[in-house]
Amino acid sequence: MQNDAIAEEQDHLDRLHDVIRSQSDLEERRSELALRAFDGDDDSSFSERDALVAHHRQRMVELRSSSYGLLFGLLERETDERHHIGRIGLRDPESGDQLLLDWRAPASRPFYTATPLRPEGLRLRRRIGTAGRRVTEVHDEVLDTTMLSDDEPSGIGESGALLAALGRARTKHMADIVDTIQAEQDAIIRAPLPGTLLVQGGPGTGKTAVALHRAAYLLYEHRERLMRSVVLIVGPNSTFLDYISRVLPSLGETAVVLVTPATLVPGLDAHAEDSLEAAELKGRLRMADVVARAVRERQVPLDEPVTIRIAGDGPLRVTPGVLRRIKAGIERSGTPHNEAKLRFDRAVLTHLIGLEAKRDGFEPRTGEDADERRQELSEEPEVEELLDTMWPILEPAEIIDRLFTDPELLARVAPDHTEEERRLLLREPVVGTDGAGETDWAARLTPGDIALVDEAAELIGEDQRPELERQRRAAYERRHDVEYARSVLEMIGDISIDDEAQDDDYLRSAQDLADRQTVEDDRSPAERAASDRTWVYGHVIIDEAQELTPMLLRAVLRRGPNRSMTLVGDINQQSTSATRSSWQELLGPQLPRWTEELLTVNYRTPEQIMALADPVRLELDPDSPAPVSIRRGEEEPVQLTVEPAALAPTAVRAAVDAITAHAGIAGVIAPRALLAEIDTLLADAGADRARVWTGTARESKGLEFDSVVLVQPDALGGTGHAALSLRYVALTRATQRLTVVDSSS
Ligand SMILES: Nc1ncnc2c1ncn2[C@@H]1O[C@H](COP(=O)(O)OP(=O)(O)OP(=O)(O)O)[C@@H](O)[C@H]1O
Repeated sequence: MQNDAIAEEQDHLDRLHDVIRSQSDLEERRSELALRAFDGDDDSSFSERDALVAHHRQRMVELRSSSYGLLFGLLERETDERHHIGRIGLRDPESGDQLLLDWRAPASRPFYTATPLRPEGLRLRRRIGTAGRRVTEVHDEVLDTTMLSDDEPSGIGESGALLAALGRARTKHMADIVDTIQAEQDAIIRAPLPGTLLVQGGPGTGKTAVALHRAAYLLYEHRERLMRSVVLIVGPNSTFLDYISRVLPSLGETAVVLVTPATLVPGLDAHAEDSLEAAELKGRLRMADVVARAVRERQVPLDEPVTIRIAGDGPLRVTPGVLRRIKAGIERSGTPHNEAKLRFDRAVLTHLIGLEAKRDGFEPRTGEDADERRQELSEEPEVEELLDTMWPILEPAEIIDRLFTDPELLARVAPDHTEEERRLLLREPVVGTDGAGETDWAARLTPGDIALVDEAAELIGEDQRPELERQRRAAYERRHDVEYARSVLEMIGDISIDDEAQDDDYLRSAQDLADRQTVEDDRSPAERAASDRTWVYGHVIIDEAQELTPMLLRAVLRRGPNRSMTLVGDINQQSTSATRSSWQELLGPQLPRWTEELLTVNYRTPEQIMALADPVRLELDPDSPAPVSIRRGEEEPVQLTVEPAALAPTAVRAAVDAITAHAGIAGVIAPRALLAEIDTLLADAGADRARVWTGTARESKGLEFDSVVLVQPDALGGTGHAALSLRYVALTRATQRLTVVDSSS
């Protein structure tokens, strides 16, 4: 019976793979054809062509990336219909029959949510296990209980498939869970797009998994909109992003941008570290006023008369009154500083033309004549230098660096901070004391600075000149390309240029040819979003949301002004030094409304390990619900007490033993001070570093390992609530076994 079912599903899987192969080849041919067969003659045809090519390529990638674990379920409905469920939707190219339903399609939903009590029109649910292209097992779950004989249990298979997935050895990358999504998770994944959804859940309850599958679901359900506007995912650090990086591509989704607090502003990647106290102070909302004052200080006061002398001509004198009037006009219009640069320059140049005319006794130039003169004047080095002195383009990151390296500036713009707070905010080296170059600011930036850089950038605006220059150059290159194409066409004698009509044709052909050679902005929406600080995303997902500082939340909210967002986190795993004990306290001041969902089952950590972590949870918040472990582990946690000098050697031995005796990966979580010694000892022991991760408790956030070796749980960093929370995080990273190594002192 089981064998018949396996053979039946194997036939279906073979058929699916045949269809995938022929369909993906077809999509590849279609995208090539779309590229070649284009015969339009205007810009809109080009963008249509690009959209078509992108569509075929996307489908090809989706098809090719879905072949692993393609098929995993079958629904048999009371209506006798049978539907196979898998990673993507597939139809028979000839008959049009639905061969496979996408797991995200509404009709697939009962696969995740039906129960014998609420069968949702299902008679039977089959879970299909595969290894590569081979069907290895099937589990049938009868939902119409009248079909069961007395000794036949219902519900076989479901927990089996889930437990098998949970018991599997881990790799360095998170895997998707499409085949075993649980009902409480499914409800969150398929929640509507608009509005803000907050998911609170204890350790291992699948918050990250759910957030990523929600991204995939939303990209499926609202494809048109979100492929264009892109989904933003904010994670706590780059190790975490690397850990989750395979999930969405494995689901065929690419219209996402992943950032951390350190990389939120395009072009920056903050590597320096703040003390916990400095990070906390930088995260407070009142820093917005400090940044605004720092920006204002940099907008140079224009109170000196300026004299410009252009080679060979008499001097031109610009009075402070004129400059003040220009500045006031710009301020009235509300244009941010950097964006107003072009306007300021133009106004000063126009004034100079007027002064020239007066000096030389001519009528002031107008129209194109004036444009030409403005261009000439702006190219004069003295004029250029003066314009840049009077209205410099400001660099937001440099302003923030200066704020924390110049004590006098900080005192001026942060008068409401105490002296102690200012001392905590200042970093070494202080400007002028060690001769550090001002351009070293990039190396001194911390993740906590980045939200402030974003704040400054928002006030200063973007420098429009590079984009104008790009457009100017593109126009120039295009003119050049048309000329070149014209000469090519003439050479090959394609077109004669005897009369005007033919000349038109000729020019159009040349333009076509040139257009085919010119690479326009052919970046995907995700690539464009990733390089544009002001991009408005269609949906924003924040993982480890409990770590948001108010300033970071403010910066992220700018990227999702429509508030279509999913925040997932655990308030008990908050390790900032400012303990905001509730979501209301953390989000309330900036987010008026959200819907909250709770995840209650811990899929990662076995019961015995959770029992060890539970006293820490109670200490953090006795009212928080304890996540229920879905399974008991095979091994009890081990606790070792050793002399301080033996901490690192003992931990290394435990890690090496774990990877020798068991499959999967081990994580050594230790105080920072011990990590160098642990890494050296691991190297001495010849440990396979691809299978042993080492890091601090903070760095282990969001990660998991088959075996965890936790060193000195009381000294993992932070004080008070933050220290407790880090211990809670570290204790809950293991999927199978935990060894705690502590010192006797
Ligand atoms: N329905 C499921 N089927 C299979 N595996 C699951 C399921 N839900 C969660 N898991 C697995 O459980 C583990 C924990 O999930 P995840 O990392 O998403 O939890 P989390 O709530 O983000 O944890 P933490 O807050 O502790 O970092 C992962 O290995 C994930 O793949």
